[in-house]
Amino acid sequence: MSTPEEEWRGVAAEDTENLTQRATLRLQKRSRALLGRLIRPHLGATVLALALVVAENLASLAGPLLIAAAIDNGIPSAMGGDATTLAWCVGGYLAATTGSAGLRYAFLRLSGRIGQDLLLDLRQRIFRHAQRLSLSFHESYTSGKVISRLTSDVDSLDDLLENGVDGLLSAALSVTGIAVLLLVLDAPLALFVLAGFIPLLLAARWFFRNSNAAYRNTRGAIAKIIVQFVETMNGMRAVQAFRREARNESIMAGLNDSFRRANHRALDVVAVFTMTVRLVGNISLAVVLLIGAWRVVGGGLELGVLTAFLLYLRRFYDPLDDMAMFANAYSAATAALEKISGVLEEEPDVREPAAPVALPPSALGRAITFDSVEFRYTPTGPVVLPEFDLVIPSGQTVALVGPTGAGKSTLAKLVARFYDPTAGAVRLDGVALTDIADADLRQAVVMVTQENFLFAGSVADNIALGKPDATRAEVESAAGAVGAHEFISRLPDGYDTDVRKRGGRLSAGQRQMVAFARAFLADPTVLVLDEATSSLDIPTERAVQGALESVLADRTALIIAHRLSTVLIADRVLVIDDGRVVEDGSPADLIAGSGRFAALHTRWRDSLV
Ligand SMILES: Nc1ncnc2c1ncn2[C@@H]1O[C@H](COP(=O)(O)OP(=O)(O)OP(=O)(O)O)[C@@H](O)[C@H]1O
Repeated sequence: MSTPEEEWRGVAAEDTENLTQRATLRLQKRSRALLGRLIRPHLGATVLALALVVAENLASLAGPLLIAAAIDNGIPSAMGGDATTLAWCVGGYLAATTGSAGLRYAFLRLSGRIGQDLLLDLRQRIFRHAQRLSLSFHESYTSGKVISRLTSDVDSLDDLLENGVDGLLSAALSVTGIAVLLLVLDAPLALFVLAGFIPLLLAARWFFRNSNAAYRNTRGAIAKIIVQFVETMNGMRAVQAFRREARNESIMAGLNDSFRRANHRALDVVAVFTMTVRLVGNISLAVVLLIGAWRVVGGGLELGVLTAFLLYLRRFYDPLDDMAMFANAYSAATAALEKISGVLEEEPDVREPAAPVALPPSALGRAITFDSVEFRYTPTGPVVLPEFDLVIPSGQTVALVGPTGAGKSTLAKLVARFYDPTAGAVRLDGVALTDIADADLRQAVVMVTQENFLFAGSVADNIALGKPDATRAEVESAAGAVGAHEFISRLPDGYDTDVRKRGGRLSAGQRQMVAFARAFLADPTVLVLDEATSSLDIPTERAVQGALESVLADRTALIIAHRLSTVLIADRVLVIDDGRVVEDGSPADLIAGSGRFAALHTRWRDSLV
């Protein structure tokens, strides 16, 4: 049986509403640990910021005391002709308020810097980690969720650091300081004020409970909006082609409405708390004024002390509003940290070996071996390859054919190590892919798919992706080798055309040519082509095929193609069905036989007539 530690690892708890107490504690511990790791490099600066905020609060607390001294001692002596005390009080007041403003400035600058450095670190950690995580994670987690971790969740932490922490510190310090001063100034009056804390503590308890739940809901609701938005934008072609706009709009309206309602509930909680704080504050003020005035009239209290008392009292309740702000920001940030730390806790399924094994030198491609490979995409999903054994000698070009869903792309992805087999091993020249360093593997195996993603930048940059230090001459010669030079030269800025700008947009076929040039320049020993020629028109495919034969000549290649003209250039054809090899031979031998490939070939030839 799995322990809660394993059960709630990574992002597993993200969509669970009612967590057990043990799981909640584990997630809180994980969030705190992340916060600790983020703060550690700024420990010295954080202590300095704390010292600044303490000094600022002390300086500003001195103000009313000095006013009290001015009223009770300074003014009477000035009336007697000696203005020294009054001058000291006024000078001291000016110094305290200016000092407090200066200290506030220093604190805000320092805390702002710490906060921004910390957020920068966090954003980079999330991005770096998300790039490291395996395809299997991204397939189930979706880019929308990663974006919401990187944007709205980091923003809520930003909010906490910018407003919340400052508010809490100042509030806690001034409330404690003022409570002490009130007790020193006049203990009986102070006790009346402190009695007001009982309803306040009850209100605070109610507030924390309710705002925590409310903010968890708002984080969940905003994440759903971002996920829906990103999915719609990514699938814009399908959205417009299938007229899904109205349906999407109503889904989005529902999500927006949930977000509005969640925020509304959170704000309601804040409103009730703020009102309670104000009410208690104003009632206390009225009570102190009444009792204080009565005692001043009776001669039991000096007017200056009562004035200071009332001034402190105003400041006593105002920071409690800030506490509400802190609690808001804190609840939102806790929910966000829980999610971010979950993503950071995920481990890549496909890991770089701790002690990599070097590949032997190769001249003519590399041998690929599937050694009793079993594979399923998810631990509970169906077995896609039950037990797959295959040896491809180095230098051989192998074509994989078979019905849709047979497992051809899966085999290709295993050779490129996008996934690891569930059992058995895939080897390159006898070395298990799991033992090869990432850099060596990426150099040895290059996969070209029909996706052909182009990064922002020029056409030349996109080709040079295969070999970042390539010269322009090398880029052009790679393009020439796959027959792409001509169309690239006709682009508005030739090789410097920006592929994301108008006029630089390439057609699907042109993108495939760029991808071929990229692979050619990378010069791998093993080339995997998964439907890589599917977007080319027939004449272009013919031209590419001519180039392909020379490109494939001195390397091992795995080709998946639906067009038989491409398959026929292979040395060997494997017919795959349901995760198994059902026919294996040279194209000529298979065509001469009476199997599936022969039937496929006959149908194809007939269609050409
Ligand atoms: N990312 C994935 N997650 C889960 N299952 C997957 C994934 N990709 C493929 N499959 C499943 O694995 C099986 C084999 O798929 P694969 O893509 O290898 O087939 P194929 O032979 O390449 O098909 P086609 O000719 O249509 O591209 C299918 O049943 C498919 O549903």
